[in-house]
Amino acid sequence: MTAPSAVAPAAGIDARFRLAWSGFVLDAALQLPGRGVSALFGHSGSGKTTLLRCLAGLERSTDGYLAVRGEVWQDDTRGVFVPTHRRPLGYVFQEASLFPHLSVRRNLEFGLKRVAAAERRVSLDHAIALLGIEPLLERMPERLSGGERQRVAIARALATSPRLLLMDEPLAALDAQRKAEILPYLERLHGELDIPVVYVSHAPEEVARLADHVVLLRDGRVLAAGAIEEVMPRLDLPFAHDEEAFVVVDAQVAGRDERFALTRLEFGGLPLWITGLDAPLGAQVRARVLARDVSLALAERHDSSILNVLPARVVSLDDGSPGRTLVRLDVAGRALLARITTRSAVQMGIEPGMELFAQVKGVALLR
Ligand SMILES: Nc1ncnc2c1ncn2[C@@H]1O[C@H](COP(=O)(O)OP(=O)(O)OP(=O)(O)O)[C@@H](O)[C@H]1O
Repeated sequence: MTAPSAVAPAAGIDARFRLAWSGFVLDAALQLPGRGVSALFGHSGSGKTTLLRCLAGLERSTDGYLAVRGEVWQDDTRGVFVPTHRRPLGYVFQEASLFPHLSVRRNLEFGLKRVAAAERRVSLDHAIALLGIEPLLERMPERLSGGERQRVAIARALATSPRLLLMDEPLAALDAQRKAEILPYLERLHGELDIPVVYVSHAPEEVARLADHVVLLRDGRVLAAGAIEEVMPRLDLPFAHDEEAFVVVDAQVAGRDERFALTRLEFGGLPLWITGLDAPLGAQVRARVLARDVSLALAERHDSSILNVLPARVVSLDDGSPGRTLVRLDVAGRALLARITTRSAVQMGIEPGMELFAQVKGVALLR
């Protein structure tokens, strides 16, 4: 099942910020897990960067509070405000800001100076290895590609042994190929480091791949927050009605069909076939299923080209946009979304509680 969305404050990040500018008010309370990646997600202007800057102490909110794994960095009721340069945090921006006159190695070492030896929990070597930048150490920043520069910036942030890593759209300035190159490194951080990451993004595919926890912002307020498996299928939230609406399914690699180059994942005892043979047997993986790739059938059919036909129960449905109906399904205890035409929903008599079959046309393996 999904991870609990309520987080004990001492173990996680507990924050509350209020800030009023002309035309924009941020009023947000957050409880984030102390591990893994929390994505701040929302439209342009919803306040993602402002919230991240409040976490860094770069914006001074009124009546603010911030505790990171039990350490209080801000508590305006007690006059506590740890300035940014005294907070053990790493901040990665959209564009890497490396010192142009220093080599990659010197850039990395520069960041280390302000970290006392006793505070070093991530060694420079470990950060270099995690981001795969050994071959770049003697280069000057001007001779790095955008993706390489960003990997150096992330390694530099990590090498300061932060207790919190803040990332503001770190892939936004990169083209699709560079993004694809860097994503595996971000996933490694996730698996290998015990540092909470707050990651701003408005790209659904990044959120699907990296996030464990999602905070959906709208107009400076938290519209919803929780484990990604819980938030994404919620029909009352705008995202479920987006063209790219998806759910993630955590599954295990359970078998292969070498002849047809297929891999069998298993979740809740059900098989889910994906094309390709890349994932090692036994691995825990995350798959993404788009709402538009799921159709419904009243009987289990084997006369179509669709490989994945799963028994499902209708949980709820919603007419999000004219002519379209979004159906939330329970499939072996996991949520799936199906987007079908309203005409089909009416003709099939779809209603909550109904048992039927979900035909899953496409499954993407994310990690
Ligand atoms: N220093 C400032 N003074 C006044 N208003 C500001 C300031 N910085 C940002 N804003 C406004 O606050 C709102 C939230 O901005 P913010 O950059 O946090 O949004 P965002 O969700 O990160 O957007 P994007 O995805 O476009 O980066 C916007 O309306 C912006 O114009």
